[in-house]
Amino acid sequence: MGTWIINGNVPEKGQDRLTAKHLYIENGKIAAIRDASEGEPDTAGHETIDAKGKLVSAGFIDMHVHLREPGFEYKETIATGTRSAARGGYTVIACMPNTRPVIDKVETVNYVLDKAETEGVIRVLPYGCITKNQLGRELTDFAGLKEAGVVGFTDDGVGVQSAQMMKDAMALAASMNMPVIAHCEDNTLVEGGAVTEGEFARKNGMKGIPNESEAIHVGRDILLAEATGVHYHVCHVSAEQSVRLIRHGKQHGVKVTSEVCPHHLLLSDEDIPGMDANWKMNPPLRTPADVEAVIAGLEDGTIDIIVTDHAPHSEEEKARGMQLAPFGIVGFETAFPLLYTKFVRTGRWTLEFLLERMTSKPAELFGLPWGVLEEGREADLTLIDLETEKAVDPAEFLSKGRNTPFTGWKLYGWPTLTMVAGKTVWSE
Ligand SMILES: NC(=O)N[C@@H](CC(=O)O)C(=O)O
Ligand SMILES: [Zn+2]
Ligand SMILES: [Zn+2]
Repeated sequence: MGTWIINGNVPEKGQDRLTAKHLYIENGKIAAIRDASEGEPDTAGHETIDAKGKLVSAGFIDMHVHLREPGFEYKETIATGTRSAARGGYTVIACMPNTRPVIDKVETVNYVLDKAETEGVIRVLPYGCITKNQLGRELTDFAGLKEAGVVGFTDDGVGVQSAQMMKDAMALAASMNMPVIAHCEDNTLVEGGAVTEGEFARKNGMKGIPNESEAIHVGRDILLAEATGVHYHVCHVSAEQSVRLIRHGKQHGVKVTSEVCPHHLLLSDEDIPGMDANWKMNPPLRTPADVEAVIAGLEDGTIDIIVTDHAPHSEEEKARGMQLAPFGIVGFETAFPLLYTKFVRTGRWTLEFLLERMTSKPAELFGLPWGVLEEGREADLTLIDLETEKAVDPAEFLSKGRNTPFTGWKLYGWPTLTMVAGKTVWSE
């Protein structure tokens, strides 16, 4: 017995249109894709899912997320985080190692992989730390961590302050064909800032976080990536200068790739309504000119993929106010509806452009076997209602985190069912 997903709308490669198709799924794989114009399939004896009027896409892949386990289970767990991701249409997520303990040892990688297997509902790929305890002093056991199954090395949450440490990390990672993923932030330029240097900080008499704190690391690391030959991936690009430096690096043949988050594509510091920490994340919301620059960077290929940087925090933590609350906002359950509504429905991007940056491009960048809807592939997919408008309501989130600046936004493009390896892991 298999599963038929009938009459769903499937994107046609290279064409900005959807075609009604039937998908047959067997043994966790897409066994057949047929044009609906050829008629109804014989579904007798099979499970049938009616996808009429829904988009059928490869499951989304998010290469930058925080699941908080081990150590911060009050913010999120692998159980709740993967369910939240599934509700957002994600089937593969790569989790950051800034847990407690941090993921800098084989046993912690094993812990996360075991939990994901037993309590998670989608695929979880852990990253390992670059430095022990993320302190920037000593490299972790890259070979051991790779063997245990990490997909790359990163100290996300903090920047690697020492150029020599970063160069050593890159040389070692390059020798084992592994990527280095960088949270770019020079601590000497940040010092106590909660928001960007810009209108909001000026108006409120606050110290701002300058763009250079990010871009200085981007520039430094591109030179180090050139010297070492590593695949260097820049996290959550937010500043115009960073986009410029990555573009330059790519033009010069450096193996640099990068990602951007929905909030940096959609919000600037001038949208912050007041001292509400649901608008506080790292990097901070930048100026309108930076927003235009990251959009242009994504559009010209300087920025390769879209990630959420899903960063749940508790209500109590976010209630501490703009200055004291931790950085970060949740992202899984709003990412696609936000981008679909604000960039595709408005006619600025094609649906294919958006889907590629959330599916096949991340897969390609990190050498993953998912992210494409075709016969023979594992049946990781999501069904999406493109036509029903609904407001963002954090009370509905499956994440423990409710920390979003998008409450009340009226959006289209809500996932209705998510499947991993042929098994429905979430449905409306
Ligand atoms: N992005 C954030 O604002 N916060 C992240 C850390 C990070 O991604 O740097 C977190 O772990 O909360
Ligand atoms: Zn980060
Ligand atoms: Zn992060």
